[in-house]
Amino acid sequence: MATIGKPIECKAAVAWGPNEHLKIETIQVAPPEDHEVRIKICYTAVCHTDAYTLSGQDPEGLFPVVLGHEGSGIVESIGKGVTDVAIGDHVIPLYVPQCRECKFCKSSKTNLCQKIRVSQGQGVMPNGTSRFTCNGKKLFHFMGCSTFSEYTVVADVSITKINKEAPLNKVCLLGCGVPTGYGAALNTAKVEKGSTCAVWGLGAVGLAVGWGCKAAGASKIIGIDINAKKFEIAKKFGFTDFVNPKDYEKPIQEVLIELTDGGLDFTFECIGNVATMRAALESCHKGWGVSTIVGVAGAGQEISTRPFQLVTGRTWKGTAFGGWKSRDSVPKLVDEYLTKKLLLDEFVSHNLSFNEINDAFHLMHTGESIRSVLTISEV
Ligand SMILES: NC(=O)C1=CN([C@@H]2O[C@H](COP(=O)(O)OP(=O)(O)OC[C@H]3O[C@@H](n4cnc5c(N)ncnc54)[C@H](OP(=O)(O)O)[C@@H]3O)[C@@H](O)[C@H]2O)C=CC1
Ligand SMILES: N[C@@H](CCC(=O)N[C@@H](CSC=O)C(=O)NCC(=O)O)C(=O)O
Ligand SMILES: [Zn+2]
Ligand SMILES: [Zn+2]
Repeated sequence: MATIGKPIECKAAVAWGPNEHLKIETIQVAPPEDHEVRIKICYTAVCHTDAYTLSGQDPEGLFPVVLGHEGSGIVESIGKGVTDVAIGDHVIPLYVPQCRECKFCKSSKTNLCQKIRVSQGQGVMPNGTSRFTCNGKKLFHFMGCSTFSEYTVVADVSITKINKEAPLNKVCLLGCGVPTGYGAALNTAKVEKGSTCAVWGLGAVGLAVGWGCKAAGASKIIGIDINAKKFEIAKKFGFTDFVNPKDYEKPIQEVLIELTDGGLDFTFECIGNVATMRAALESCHKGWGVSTIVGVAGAGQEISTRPFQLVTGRTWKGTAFGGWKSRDSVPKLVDEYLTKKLLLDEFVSHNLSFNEINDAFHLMHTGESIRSVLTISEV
């Protein structure tokens, strides 16, 4: 291919500073170095975490940056030492890598590979440099993925090959929100058959938690949101009951404890708000209730509760990417989608062009979208 070993000039949506609209720019994407892969991005969705970092609330947020971490594409070229993917493979970039060598990868207790975590947080490739420039200025990478670009470069531990039969405009969602919610229920909380569950925040992540609770055989799945428009949509994902905190004058934990004979077996916070994290913990049943934090809170925010809540048997947990060991699990989740065990189409509320990327952020902030999928390049 004519581009192998050469820089590629292409379009990317650049975040020049916090709270600024993204600007579609012509950028240069350098060829992949050792153990790196250059990908033609075909589709990307927008996750709330992209908006969180753009808002300036992410302690690791760096600018100028190419955001985006829920994408799918095709391998354009590979650097030396890459063995697991080849040119032409259909792939999903992974913001939680899996090197299979570090202490974390070797442990069955976590999915949080640490091999490249430091450089990833610094917005650069594992060797400390960026592959992106715009008008001679270096751009930072984001979450090891940077999918808001026609071409991106990722580490070989941050990518997985998937079944070519899978539609790339749907399986891009397996880069973040859906596996996170689904795995929060199945892997992190380990929801039990017949149990009662409640989920705060009915965006893509919260809806995927609902689907995971249903898959685990929960008997009651309560959706909690201040946007009642989400309730009708949520029925498709297994939710059985709905509560809008705006309809009550007392704390929501009191309402839920009354409604559920003492509290829930499992609760999930999928908003990123420390007040709702506390409410989710305190809505758990005494003696055994487990609350899982999924939402990402802004810089400087801290959670609190009376220690008595834990002394009396409630457990507070958290999850990143739903606990999935990424390279092992994402191809299997693609297969679950192809065999109709896992929903994906139902999460896509809007299909937009790359030029409409700022509209995707607007639709998220106004509560109109679940997931907007942007077409970046034709397959
Ligand atoms: N731990 C992890 O690995 C991951 C974490 N995340 C985090 O998960 C969270 C959810 O992401 P995503 O689903 O994309 O976000 P969305 O913005 O799509 O969904 C959030 C939902 O919560 C609702 N909401 C907002 N405030 C409240 C409130 N006080 N009480 C009840 N509901 C409320 C919103 O309502 P409205 O419609 O009005 O906005 C919206 O429906 C984010 O914090 C994100 O950063 C995401 C992916 C992975
Ligand atoms: N950079 C933030 C933390 C952001 C964060 O918690 N990210 C989640 C994924 S959110 C996806 O949409 C995560 O997996 N974190 C694990 C990790 O290692 O980053 C901060 O500095 O607080
Ligand atoms: Zn995300
Ligand atoms: Zn590792």
